[in-house]
Amino acid sequence: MIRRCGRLLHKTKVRSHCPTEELRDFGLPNATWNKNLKDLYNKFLELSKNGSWKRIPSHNTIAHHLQGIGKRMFLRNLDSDGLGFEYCMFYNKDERRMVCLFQPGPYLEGPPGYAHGGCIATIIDSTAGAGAVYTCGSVMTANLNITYFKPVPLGCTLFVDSHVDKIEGRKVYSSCHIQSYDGVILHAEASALFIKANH
Ligand SMILES: CCCCCCCCCCCCCCCC(=O)SCCNC(=O)CCNC(=O)[C@H](O)C(C)(C)COP(=O)(O)OP(=O)(O)OC[C@H]1O[C@@H](n2cnc3c(N)ncnc32)[C@H](O)[C@@H]1OP(=O)(O)O
Repeated sequence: MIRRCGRLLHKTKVRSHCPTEELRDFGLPNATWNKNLKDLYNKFLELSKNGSWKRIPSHNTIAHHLQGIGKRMFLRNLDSDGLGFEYCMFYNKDERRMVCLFQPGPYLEGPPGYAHGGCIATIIDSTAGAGAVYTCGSVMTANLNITYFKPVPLGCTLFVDSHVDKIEGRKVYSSCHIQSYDGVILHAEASALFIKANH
């Protein structure tokens, strides 16, 4: 255990939340990204050149996204790259689509060699939730339904594709599919209801 920023932390596992910590964008490639993840990332960077898609920066605290609030983010809480949620997101405003390129690391294991269903739910919630945020502003998840079709091998590259289908008052209905990077395997599909902040 080490003490950093006044908190006790496990030396290798937990990312500290420290206001003075250098602002890092975790949605950029690092050495742990496999070839398929890099290829997909480059494809979406190319699509972003005409402005239709936009890469979404990813920090390890909400405070880095929105000044002054928030602690440490669940998806960015490990010290080492590649062990947990390795991902980046791209948003298409016209299509109301948020996609996430996701590589589940070894600490997300559920069944031996495969990702835990809860981490699949997390990446769906985060992708569709971020899509709802970028489309409508602040939201909370009210409902999330997932059908798991095929187990997700750890270390593979996944294409998470979410879409805001309908907005009714404060209710934002979204759908989401998780496929293999090449679109051959449909691993899971989901529908979600987000509720816009009441202010
Ligand atoms: C520029 C920015 C950069 C930022 C860049 C960072 C990106 C960052 C990405 C973040 C991505 C987040 C993704 C994770 C998001 C979580 O993880 S959120 C955490 C998990 N969710 C929760 O904890 C929510 C707990 N529940 C609640 O707090 C409240 O129930 C809710 C959801 C806020 C709703 O409460 P409320 O505001 O009092 O709303 P209420 O009046 O009850 O209902 C409003 C309407 O919704 C309906 N409704 C409410 N709940 C339900 C339900 N479960 N089923 C069906 N209908 C419902 C009601 O019937 C009502 O309908 P109408 O009468 O209007 O027709």
